[in-house]
Amino acid sequence: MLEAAVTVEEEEEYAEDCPELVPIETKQGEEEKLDPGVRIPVTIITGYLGAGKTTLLNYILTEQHSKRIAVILNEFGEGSAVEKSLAVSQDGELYEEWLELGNGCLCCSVKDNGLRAIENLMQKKGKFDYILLETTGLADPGAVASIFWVDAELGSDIYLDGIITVVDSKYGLKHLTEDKPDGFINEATRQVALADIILINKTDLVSEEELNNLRTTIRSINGLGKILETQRSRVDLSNVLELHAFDSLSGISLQEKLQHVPTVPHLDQSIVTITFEVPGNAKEESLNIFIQNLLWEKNVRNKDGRCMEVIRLKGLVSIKDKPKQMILQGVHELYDLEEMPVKWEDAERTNRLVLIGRNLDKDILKQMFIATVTEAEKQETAHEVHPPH
Ligand SMILES: Nc1nc2c(ncn2[C@@H]2O[C@H](COP(=O)(O)OP(=O)(O)OP(=O)(O)O)[C@@H](O)[C@H]2O)c(=O)[nH]1
Ligand SMILES: [Zn+2]
Repeated sequence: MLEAAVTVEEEEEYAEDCPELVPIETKQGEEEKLDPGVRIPVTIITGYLGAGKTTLLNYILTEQHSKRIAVILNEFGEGSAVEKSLAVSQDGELYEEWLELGNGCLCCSVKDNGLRAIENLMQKKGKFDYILLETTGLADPGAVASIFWVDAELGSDIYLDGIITVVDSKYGLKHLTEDKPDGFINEATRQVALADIILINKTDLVSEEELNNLRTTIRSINGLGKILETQRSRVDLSNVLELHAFDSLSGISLQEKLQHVPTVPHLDQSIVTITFEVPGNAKEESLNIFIQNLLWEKNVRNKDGRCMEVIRLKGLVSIKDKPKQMILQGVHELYDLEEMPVKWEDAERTNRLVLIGRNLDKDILKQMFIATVTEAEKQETAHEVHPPH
């Protein structure tokens, strides 16, 4: 059953059944790492103009009374704006804070400023429990996400929880299929490609057939995200908040998910999801080079000589000499390799990658991975016969 191509509906059902988290047996001393502690989640809400982002934001604020939620309505990382507003919701009241972000120091990036502004505000106002950030409709949420995706080691109070993309049922398909001049990726497609959760909103405005077309198109772009259908952005909050989509806490459900990325026809989309599996161990250094060539150098080409462009990447990899499973995450130009609290059984050591992006050629990527990243079987045998002194 697992090998069969899964239809979108079946996959949806499966995703619904699939628990987000299952208890993990931990040894002593590992508890701390599993517990995100006091770090505050940031959920990014993106989507094309008028899709229903603010409606979702307001819905969350009215539904969720137990949390102190900060709302960032404007976008960090855009231009050289000196002031940004930060709205804070408490007891159903929404009030707005203006933040001075510019400090005239060129060496401080917007990234540091955005984070520091929030941290300063928390110092003044006391901690929030949650941060919701609505991007502008034309934003590249990848850039925004990379501001908030910070290494735990850097000691930030904040972590990136997930990206929600709201899609308008009526105009979504038009936006997603719009061609951009000079090979630019259209914003709507990029937003869908990045999403952990895709809300197909305003379903009251379309027929079942239109909805099916839109769903199929979205699935062909992003094979990994969870698709939900809504009216007035009303959604069960457990489906959109505290997802841990960017850290190892999502590891267990990720493993399940990666095994069941549905095979859907690629339609005419320039952005697609591809997935491949290569058994064995990866060499960490070679894996880094492989990822960096894709995300940073952007020098990997497809059969037509076009550069592959990765927008989002997830994987579960087996690194040589590491007993535990590693989770690989990438967004925009950032990536991270993090240890999971799960050990490999030797027989099952394998690497499973899912890449969402443009001009991706599965065969080329898989061959490259086999040739450069995985440890050659022969070498291993040779080492066993003649161990180095
Ligand atoms: N018919 C219908 N209208 C909706 C639905 N959800 C939201 N709307 C309306 O769509 C319009 C746009 O909604 P917003 O939530 O402001 O959309 P947005 O994505 O925040 O828009 P921008 O910030 O301008 O990009 C508003 O008039 C909403 O009332 C829905 O499910 N059905
Ligand atoms: Zn809005």
